Amino acid sequence: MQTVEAFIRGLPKADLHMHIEGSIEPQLMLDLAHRHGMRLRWDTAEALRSAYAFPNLKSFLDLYFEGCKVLQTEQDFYDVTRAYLRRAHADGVVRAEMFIGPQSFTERGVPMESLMGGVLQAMDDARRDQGTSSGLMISVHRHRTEADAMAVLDQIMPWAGRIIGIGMGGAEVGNPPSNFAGFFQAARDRGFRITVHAGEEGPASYVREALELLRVDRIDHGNACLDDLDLVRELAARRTPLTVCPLSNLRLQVVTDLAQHPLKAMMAHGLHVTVNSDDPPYFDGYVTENLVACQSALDLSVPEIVRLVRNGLEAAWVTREERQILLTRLDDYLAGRTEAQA
Ligand SMILES: Nc1ncnc2[nH]cnc12
Ligand SMILES: [Zn+2]
Repeated sequence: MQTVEAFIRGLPKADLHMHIEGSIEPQLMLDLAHRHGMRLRWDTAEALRSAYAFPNLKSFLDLYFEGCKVLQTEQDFYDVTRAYLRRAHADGVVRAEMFIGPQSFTERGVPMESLMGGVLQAMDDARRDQGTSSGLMISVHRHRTEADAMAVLDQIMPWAGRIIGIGMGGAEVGNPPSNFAGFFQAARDRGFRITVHAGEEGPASYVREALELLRVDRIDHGNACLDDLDLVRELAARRTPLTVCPLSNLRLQVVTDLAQHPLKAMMAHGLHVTVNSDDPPYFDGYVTENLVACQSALDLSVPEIVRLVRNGLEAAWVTREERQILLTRLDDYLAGRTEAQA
């Protein structure tokens, strides 16, 4: 008899919301620091991991931005991206959509060429060596200015053909999406899809602004939308995907207990909910661990788990043909399981 965890790990899944700079495993963080002759505040992977206790988003972001300092060269960006894609493949991820926020690096003089070169090479190698499909999203920081974001948009244009979308993260409260209306209009004018972190710590009105003012294609997190039932109906009618990250929400105290997580309520409202990892080592879980933890805390049924995984594949920013291939892989996996049980 297969365990729920093995069943979930084997499901062909998407991870549509993760941050490359948030995926540095502690040992890699130490190795990269050593590569550059830097001394971290922690000497061992265990000591570093034990620092991953956060009262809120701000305290996490402080450590996350500190961790960004070890990423300096093209090789570093290659190594962290390749390591995540290897780990995700072992986790059953067949499609990964990854954010990187260039401002953390370019402000310290890291050339955009190093960042893009390393990340794109790792994506190409993961496709060739393990068949993982991946897409790159450029994320801007909402706690910086709209003019700073505009500069990023100009800097990335040489790689526009390799970028599937533009996002926004960082400290949410006090930095509403409306501050970036001009930026996202410019991104859409240049042909990019857009997705914005909203309703993680911020209110439902931020989700509404993202939807109505920025006209996003997806919402990252979106938890707070449940406070506005008109908005929920609008999101459901438009089938706007929400890339929910349950273990992130738990570790950042957005929810105090996974049993209180709104995931199931979101599904009951007909929202297009997907489950994703966000910053896996910091929150102690890749996509499989997120689904396993939700299954047990929220008593999710097998059809509910399959629905979440199917939602993720459907919400991926791929061609119609590739989406069909991904969904067929899921159907084949499920058919194989049924046969094995018969
Ligand atoms: N959970 C999160 N919220 C906002 N910005 C982020 N950047 C990385 N993870 C994030
Ligand atoms: Zn995120």
